[in-house]
Amino acid sequence: FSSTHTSPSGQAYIYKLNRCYRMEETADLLPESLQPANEPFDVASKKLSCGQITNEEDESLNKKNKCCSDIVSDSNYKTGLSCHQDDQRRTRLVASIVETSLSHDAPTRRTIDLGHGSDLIYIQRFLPFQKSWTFFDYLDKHIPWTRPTIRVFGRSCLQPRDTCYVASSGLTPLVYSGYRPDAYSWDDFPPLKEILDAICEALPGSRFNSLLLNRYKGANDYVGWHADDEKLYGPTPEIASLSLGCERDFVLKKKKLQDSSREKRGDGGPAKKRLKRSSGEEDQHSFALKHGSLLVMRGYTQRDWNHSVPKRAKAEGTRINLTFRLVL
Ligand SMILES: O=C(O)CCC(=O)C(=O)O
Ligand SMILES: [Fe+2]
Repeated sequence: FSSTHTSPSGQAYIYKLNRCYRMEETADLLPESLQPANEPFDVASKKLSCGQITNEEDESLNKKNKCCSDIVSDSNYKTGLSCHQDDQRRTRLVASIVETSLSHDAPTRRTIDLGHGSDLIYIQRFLPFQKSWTFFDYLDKHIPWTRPTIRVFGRSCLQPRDTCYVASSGLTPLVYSGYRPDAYSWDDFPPLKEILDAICEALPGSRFNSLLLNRYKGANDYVGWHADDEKLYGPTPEIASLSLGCERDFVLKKKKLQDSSREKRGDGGPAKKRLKRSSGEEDQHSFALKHGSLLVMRGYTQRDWNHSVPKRAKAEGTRINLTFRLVL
């Protein structure tokens, strides 16, 4: 069996290390059996029909992938590749995804203790693969994305990514980098409520009433070092961040003593004591945020750490990120 990963809008996707390509330009080159299906792609049933593959097959798939420029994917969605020769005109390489899921599609949850009351939860496959593409397509198309002018170090510049803000009514407005986005209503985008419900179910006791959406349209879009430590979120905000589409690195770096706002706030004992490190603790962490994954920042993460999504030359595809927050 073989199939492409097809989004509801009929576009196929291939993965290449950090990149995610749409296959719309080449879809017409695919043999009929590999043309994107009109029906939504049913990951579960395809998986049942393909079964496990052996290590040798896995290795041979990887070799084939290399011959056609290193196509790889999430470890849970092994890709295969077929090369077709168009002898009438010229040789063209056509990549097609063969879903040979090696393992279950169940989410995996990992907690990362950053020390001093800061921690992260990372849930891979929080949303099923195909469902995540359905949301991606909806958001890409229906969100009124804007690229505002912001102020950084006293200078005006275009924010290096698209954005949109959704919030419950009556909340303190969000202002960052001199920009105050208008808040859309949750009712304007029903799928966002569906995602919010799934997040609340995974995080019992957590509450969110606002959402900042980001769209990175390619390798040059990024978010610079910052912490979401605005007063309206309180001293220990919980931020749940859903990633869709192209995989990007998310880097956390511990704030330096003078960067840290902990002295300003004075909300947890003498700074010196709190800064003392225990052995084995690291100052930087990097996560490749997968399509459909959820990263939750908790405790004093915003007070003590900065984070960024740096430019990545190889991340050519679009990524959509949703950060759910609670305005107090
Ligand atoms: O895109 C991401 O993963 C992070 C976005 C972010 O840090 C923010 O919106 O504050
Ligand atoms: Fe952030």
